[in-house]
Amino acid sequence: MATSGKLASFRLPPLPTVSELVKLYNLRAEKQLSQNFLLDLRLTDKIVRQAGNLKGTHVCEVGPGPGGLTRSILNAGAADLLVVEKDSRFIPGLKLLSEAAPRRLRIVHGDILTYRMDSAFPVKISRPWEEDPPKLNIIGNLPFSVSTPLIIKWLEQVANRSGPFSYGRTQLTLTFQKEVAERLTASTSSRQRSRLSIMSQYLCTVHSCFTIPGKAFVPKPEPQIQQPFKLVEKVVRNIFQFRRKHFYKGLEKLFPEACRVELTHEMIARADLDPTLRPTELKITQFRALCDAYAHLCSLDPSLVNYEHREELRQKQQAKEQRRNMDRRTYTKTKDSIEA
Ligand SMILES: C[S@@+](CC[C@H](N)C(=O)[O-])C[C@H]1O[C@@H](n2cnc3c(N)ncnc32)[C@H](O)[C@@H]1O
Repeated sequence: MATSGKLASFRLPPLPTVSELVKLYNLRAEKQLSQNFLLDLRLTDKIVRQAGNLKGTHVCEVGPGPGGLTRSILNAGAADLLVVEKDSRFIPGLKLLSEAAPRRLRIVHGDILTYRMDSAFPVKISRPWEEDPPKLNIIGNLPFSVSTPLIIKWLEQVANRSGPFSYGRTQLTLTFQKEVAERLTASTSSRQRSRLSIMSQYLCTVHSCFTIPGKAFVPKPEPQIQQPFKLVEKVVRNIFQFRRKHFYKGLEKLFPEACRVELTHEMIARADLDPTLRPTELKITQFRALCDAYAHLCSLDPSLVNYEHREELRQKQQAKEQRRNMDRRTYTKTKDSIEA
């Protein structure tokens, strides 16, 4: 707590180690909440420094997890830190932190997508929009699964001056997946320029601070489909070849004619999907289920791996042309011999 301009001394409990986290939280099982943690305090200090001087300020941290950034924010001197965490397993660890920094850490066990931030901080910190920003920062190593919906929601709240922006021009210091960060900051000449670039830049001044290497995350961020790239590309390419039809139409083309109907049926059943969905309606998790089902079928019949419908069509066409040429040659020969 800030007392006469100085921070009362406090000692935070150490961050859990990787093996403690793996044991405590069964990390690998928690893909759904996108739990990629930052456990290097030098790195979390560096992220927090991007937010400027936090001494005596209010901060909201999104998804504190095991509390790496949380420690850095407290060490930077924030007077009032509100953390919003969805996963109950992190709450006891956060409570320990809160005891070590009395009256400086408030814990909300909830979902940042629905949490009302407009009543979370004292009204007296509000600043008129035209003036300097209020002493309120939002900081977070955002859960990948919510970063895009969350930023869209916040941009709308910037426009309406509601939620965290009811206090004024509240500053955001956030980590994003590299591709999302590139789109947020893309300028006119960039290939990443997209709707997100315009929507964010018409309302905010957006800066890219630095790139966090993948190896800094525990566990390392993994692709959402754990199959070889070639297999995923093949499944996705076949499904999207008829983008307006039911997805099973494209899926069928993964299999040779003789077993096409049977294996398409089996793949859809394994993936537990409604065959009348269109390719554009399928979620990543559904593509994952399809790729896993296809990998299983390939393990039972490895000849499927190299099967390509287009190649089959090409060969059929070639055979047809050869037959036609042969017929033509036979005909000329017969004709020649009659004439002779
Ligand atoms: C990528 S981890 C980052 C954890 C921590 N900040 C760090 O850097 O190590 C994302 C965290 O957000 C939490 N989370 C996921 N979805 C959330 C949501 N909708 N609301 C609040 N927290 C969420 C997860 O449980 C997890 O702790």
